[in-house]
Amino acid sequence: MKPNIILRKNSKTVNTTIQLTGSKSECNRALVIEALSQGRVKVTNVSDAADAVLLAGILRSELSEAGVQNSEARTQNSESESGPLTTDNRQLTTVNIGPAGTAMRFLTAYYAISGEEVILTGSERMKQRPIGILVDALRTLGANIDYVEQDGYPPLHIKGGFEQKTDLISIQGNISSQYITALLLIAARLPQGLRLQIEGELTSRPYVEMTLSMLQQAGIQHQWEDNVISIASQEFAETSIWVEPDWSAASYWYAIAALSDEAELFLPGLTSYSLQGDSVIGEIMANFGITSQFKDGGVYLKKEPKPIVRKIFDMIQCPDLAQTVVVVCAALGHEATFTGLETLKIKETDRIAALQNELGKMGVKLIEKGQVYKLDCSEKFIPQKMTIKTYEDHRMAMAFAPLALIIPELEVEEAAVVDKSYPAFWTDLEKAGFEVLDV
Ligand SMILES: O=C(O)C1=C[C@@H](OP(=O)(O)O)[C@@H](O)[C@H](O)C1
Ligand SMILES: C=C(OP(=O)(O)O)C(=O)O
Repeated sequence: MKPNIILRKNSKTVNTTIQLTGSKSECNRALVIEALSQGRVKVTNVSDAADAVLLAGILRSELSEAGVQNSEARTQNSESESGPLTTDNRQLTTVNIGPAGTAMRFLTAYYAISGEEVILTGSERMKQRPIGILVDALRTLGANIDYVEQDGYPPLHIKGGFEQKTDLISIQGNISSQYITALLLIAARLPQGLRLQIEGELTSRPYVEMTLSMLQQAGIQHQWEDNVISIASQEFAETSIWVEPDWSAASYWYAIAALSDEAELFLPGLTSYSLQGDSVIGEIMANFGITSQFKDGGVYLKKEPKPIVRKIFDMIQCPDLAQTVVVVCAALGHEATFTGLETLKIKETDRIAALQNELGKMGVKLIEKGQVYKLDCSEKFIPQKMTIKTYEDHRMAMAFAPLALIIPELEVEEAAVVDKSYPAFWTDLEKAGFEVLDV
């Protein structure tokens, strides 16, 4: 991991154009669709997000024999390596997806039907991120999957030999929408298609809608009636999918605008009719005086003086924006209430605990009251210097970075975490007039 960095920003004015990389979420889907369509669907504007680059390496090597040898994430277990082997000592391919949760879930479904036998593993944190709901669903469909270490968690031993046993499965909707997307992505390739019945509340719903829209772009039709999504067995169309710039990454620029005195930013390529639910950041940040004007093929952000009135923010549809919005509220001393934060505990880190620890360094508390979280800024202070721990979570680094506009010296630990979704983040900050110093 790269060293820490120190951020400083002398003036509270920001005026620049930032070209954001492609959406990690859209790109991950597009790559799986490309692989499942055996190249009939092509992906353009592949994201620079490390998670997407890793997934592209794995899946595109599936498409090209020569590429298999080149992919860093795919390794053959040799006798000298300590990875798990089959009982009859056959060599197994190990696919290591590092910290990429979405990719882990999508590849589980992909390999479950691919006929290949693989060990699918990830970072130490990945081994604590639950996957049992998806594995149960895939087993019900007819997949052969074993747990290598702990039941319900990666690594997985996916054994091939898929034979579809049913087309109807039920799945719990409130833990992660990624399980649902993973199943929808493979549905058209199942001999009997899929009827997926979502039980209970559906978290992160816009991500499921994004999946269905992208499948539709790739020629795959679906029906969504009540809580059942149906996709018949069908062929992908010959087409291409363009990955939009990343709205979750844009959220950090909205936060920067919100904490500035004067801000005029242009983010090319972003549209108001995006497939990404995180485009709701424009609406959220309007509460903090940030206007979004869509023209010239992008969005212009502008800061206008405005009293903040909204007190409750529900993040259930856009969990990746939670840290951005919580930190902005804390910085502005706006004692908002947050709902829909339940899933944050199983992401790259326990994001609730991470927020509580780091906000505590400026006297702000995020108090849990059942399903509701309340910011208490009564003891808030602005330190001369603050050091942010990032907990191997890109969004901790990026959500706290805007605080450099109000804290004279902000140190961010393990700054390279941002690579996961937005590798150019620090150089983009420099472009916007932040001093970014390696420590
Ligand atoms: O499908 C996706 O691309 C994602 C879904 C969300 O996860 P959950 O559905 O687990 O909330 C989100 O947090 C993640 O960053 C990306
Ligand atoms: C939760 C995230 O990613 P993933 O689940 O893909 O690791 C994220 O990018 O905030």
